[in-house]
Amino acid sequence: MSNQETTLEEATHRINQLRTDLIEWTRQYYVLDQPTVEDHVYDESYRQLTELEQAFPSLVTPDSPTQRVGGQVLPGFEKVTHEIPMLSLGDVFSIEELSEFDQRLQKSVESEVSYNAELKIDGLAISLTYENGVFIKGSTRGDGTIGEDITENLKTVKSIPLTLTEPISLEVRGECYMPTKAFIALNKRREEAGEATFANPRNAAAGSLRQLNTSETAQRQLSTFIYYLVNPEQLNVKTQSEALERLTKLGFRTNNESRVTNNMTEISAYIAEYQAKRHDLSYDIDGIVLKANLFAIHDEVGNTVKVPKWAIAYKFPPDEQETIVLDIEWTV
Ligand SMILES: NC(=O)c1cc2c(=O)c3cc(F)ccc3oc2nc1N
Repeated sequence: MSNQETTLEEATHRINQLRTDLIEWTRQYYVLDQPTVEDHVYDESYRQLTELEQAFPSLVTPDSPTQRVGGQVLPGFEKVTHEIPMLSLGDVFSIEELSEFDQRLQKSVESEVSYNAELKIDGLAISLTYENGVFIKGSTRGDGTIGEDITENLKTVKSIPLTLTEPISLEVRGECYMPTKAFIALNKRREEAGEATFANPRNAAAGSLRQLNTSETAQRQLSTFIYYLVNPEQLNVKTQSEALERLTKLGFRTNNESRVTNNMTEISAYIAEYQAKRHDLSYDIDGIVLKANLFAIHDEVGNTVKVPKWAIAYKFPPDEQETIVLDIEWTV
C-alpha cells in the first residue's frame, strides 16, 4: 500500500477513536455534569482531531466536535415555520388559582389527573429537529408559528447532541439558558469593556442566540434543558415523566428535579421546596410547570389558540432579592 493510503487508513482509525472519546467526554461534562477527564486531556485530543481533519478534510463528518466552534458570521436568520405550533404556557400566580386549574382539569376528564411537576427554567424556548439521529435544524419559538433558524448558533451549545444515541428522526423542544456563573462572568467582561450589561440571564441567553457571529455564541457557555417530545406516540411513550427519561437516553440534557405529583398537597410541597431552593440552583427559574402526566389527557383536552389546556405555569412572587436589585438600579 502506498504511504498516502496507509496514512489515510490510519487517519480514519485515529479520527474515529478521537471523535468517539471527545463526544463521550462532552456528553459527560455538558449533559451529565459528571466530567471524567481533565481539561488538558480533552484539549490535547481535540487538537489532534483538528490537525487530522485539516490534513484529511474528506474525513470531516457533521457530528465531529470540531463542527461546534461556529466561526461563521451569518447574514441573518432564515424564518422557520413550526408544523406543530410552539405554544406558551398559561400562568397562575397563587396556589388558589392553581387549585382552580387543577379542579377544572380534573372535572373535564374521567381519570384521576397526576401531574409531572417541573422547574420553570428562565431561558429561551427552542425547537431541535433531528433526521436519522443527526441534528439538522434548531429554531426559536418566535410567535409560535414562525420562528428563526438559529441552527448554527445552537451547534455551539455543547449540551445539544449533534447526533442521538439512536438513528431516529424527531423534534424536541426545551429551554436554552445561561447558567448564573456564566451570566455574572459575561456581565463583568462587558462592564470592563465599557459595553452595556444584560439585565438578567434570560436576556443574555436571547442576545447570545441572536448573535450573527457564531463564534461569539460559542463563548457564551449556554446550556439547555429539553422537556418536550413533539410526537411521543412515535416512541411509544405514554407519560411526560417517561418522555423525560427517554429524552435523557437519547442524549439530551434534562432537568432531574422534576417529580410526579398526585394532588395539591404534593404540588404545594414541591412549590415550597423549590421556592426555598431557588437561589441555590446554578440557573434561574421563575416558577414551576405542571403538566398532566398522561399524554392521553393532552389529546383529550387539547389546546386553546395560545396555550395547552393540560399544563400550567405557577409563577413565583418576585422575591425581595429581585426587588432590592431593582431599587438599587432605580436610584442609580
Ligand atoms: N421554561 C420551562 O422550563 C418550561 C417551559 C415549557 C413550555 O413553554 C411549554 C409550552 C407548551 F405549549 C407545552 C409544554 C411546555 O412545557 C414547558 N416545560 C418547561 N419546563
